Amino acid sequence: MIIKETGFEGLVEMYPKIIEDERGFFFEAYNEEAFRKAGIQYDFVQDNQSFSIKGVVRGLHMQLAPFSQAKFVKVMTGKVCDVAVDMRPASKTFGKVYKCILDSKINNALLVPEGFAHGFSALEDAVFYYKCSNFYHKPSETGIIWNDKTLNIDWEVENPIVSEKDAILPTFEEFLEKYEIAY
Ligand SMILES: Cc1cn([C@H]2C[C@H](O)[C@@H](COP(=O)(O)OP(=O)(O)O[C@H]3O[C@H](C)C(=O)[C@H](O)[C@H]3O)O2)c(=O)[nH]c1=O
Repeated sequence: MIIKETGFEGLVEMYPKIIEDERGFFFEAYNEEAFRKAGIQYDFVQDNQSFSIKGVVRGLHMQLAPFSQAKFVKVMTGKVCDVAVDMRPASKTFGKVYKCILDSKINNALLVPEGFAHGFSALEDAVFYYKCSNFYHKPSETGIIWNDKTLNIDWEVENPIVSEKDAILPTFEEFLEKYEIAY
């Protein structure tokens, strides 16, 4: 497994060691010991899977403490533009956006720490699969609207398909005001 730092504390891209033979290929999609040796220690308690047709944007979502979730995210099929926004007030990269392409052709993954707002756009029809370090807790769910002017994220899709719930998420500024975060 190759780990690539991103410049955001705790946010790392991961590239598994893929073993190919005449049948196809094999790789360890998750290994707690390998993660621990890499300094990544989460007790993942819930795995989620979603399917998105090309052009969908899901997010930006996060759960507030004490239900905040670290996520280990990847695609099983297809390709997405994955986005993580650092919403940790004490972080030197607070309010900064990190984007990376997750592609089932190379099986890369992203470890998103607690305190990040997370979303993705489906660049192709895609099955998205991720491990969470805390259970789903709807009352603590929040997020930021996908087309927020301050974050100004290029999702790399035209006229995205967005859920009714996501279409009314707060802006970045409204989020700061709602949760009394100085910026
Ligand atoms: C997240 C979640 C949702 N649900 C139910 C709630 C709704 O009835 C349905 C769809 O939920 P939602 O529209 O929030 O699903 P996504 O838009 O894919 O949300 C996820 O997508 C972005 C990219 C994330 O990073 C979050 O982990 C997660 O919020 O599944 C559950 O039953 N359990 C869960 O853990």
